[in-house]
Amino acid sequence: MTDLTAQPEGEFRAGFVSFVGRPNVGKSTLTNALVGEKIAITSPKPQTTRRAIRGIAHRPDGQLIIVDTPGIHRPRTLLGERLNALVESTLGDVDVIGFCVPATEKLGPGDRFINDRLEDFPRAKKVAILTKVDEASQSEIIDQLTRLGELREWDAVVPVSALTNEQLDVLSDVLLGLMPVSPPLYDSEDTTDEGEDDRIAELIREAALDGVRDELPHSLAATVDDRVEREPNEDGTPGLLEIYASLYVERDSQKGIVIGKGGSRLRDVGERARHEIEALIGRRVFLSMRVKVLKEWQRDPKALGRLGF
Ligand SMILES: Nc1nc2c(ncn2[C@@H]2O[C@H](COP(=O)(O)OP(=O)(O)OP(=O)(O)O)[C@@H](O)[C@H]2O)c(=O)[nH]1
Repeated sequence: MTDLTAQPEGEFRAGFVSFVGRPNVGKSTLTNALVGEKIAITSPKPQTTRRAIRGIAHRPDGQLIIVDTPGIHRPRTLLGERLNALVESTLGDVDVIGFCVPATEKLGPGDRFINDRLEDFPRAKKVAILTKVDEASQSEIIDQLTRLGELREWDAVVPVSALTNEQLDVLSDVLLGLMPVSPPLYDSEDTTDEGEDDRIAELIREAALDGVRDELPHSLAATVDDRVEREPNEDGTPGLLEIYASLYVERDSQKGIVIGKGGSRLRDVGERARHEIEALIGRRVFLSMRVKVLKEWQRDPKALGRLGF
């Protein structure tokens, strides 16, 4: 007998997408907006994303697994080289590459450099994403779409704003449509497969980045070194979670800047990071941070290993 209430079976799709583009074009913000939870750190400082973070957008008809890369750029340090190697291995593996260009700036040599590199990844479908359309006029958007169309035959071109949520549903429809038919690759509760300590370390680094200038942003790294559970409260609710973290800089002079006069800046950073961490893990936290100098860690293979690169 046929069950007349059964829906026709839709095809479930699942696969990997990576957003590439110049620093600061809005890749992390877009990842967060699609996933709907704060996963990748965002910051107005260029090149602050260092890890291939996966955010997973779950929909009834599929899963988009977003691999956030540090961005393609010309390497200047060992860290730079490793980041580029990471980008290569990531992009060699994804189903779709989303090339992000802001609607507010003309296409430049940086965009063309990245667009040319996309040739190295023939397996991936390629989608052009025009970001930050909330800041651009209609004619700027149209001009930019025309120029993007001249770069190559895209599988799709989608204008979006991650800030005002414009066209994000269209983008996820388009991306999902380009994914292979596949069973779910992750549990529906998962929004990322990054360890919680890594996410906490990123929140600390993000708080420490706020307001620092020049080369210091690239010299900052954070690790979570230890967690200690305090006794439960008398009413049976969980006690504070103690988190012991380190903030690394490359020079003594930077240590002074990070700590601030009489420790004032570090206290501020700790306060802000603690709020974010509490929001992430849903419980009260005691955060202890120490600032350490790890000389030239961006060029030192051993130090890079210790920091998890
Ligand atoms: N107006 C507007 N601003 C945006 C939008 N998306 C991102 N931004 C801003 O652009 C800046 C950079 O955004 P990110 O998401 O950190 O950019 P990114 O490409 O990940 O940067 P890197 O990590 O340096 O590669 C931040 O200040 C964001 O708030 C958007 O849709 N509209």
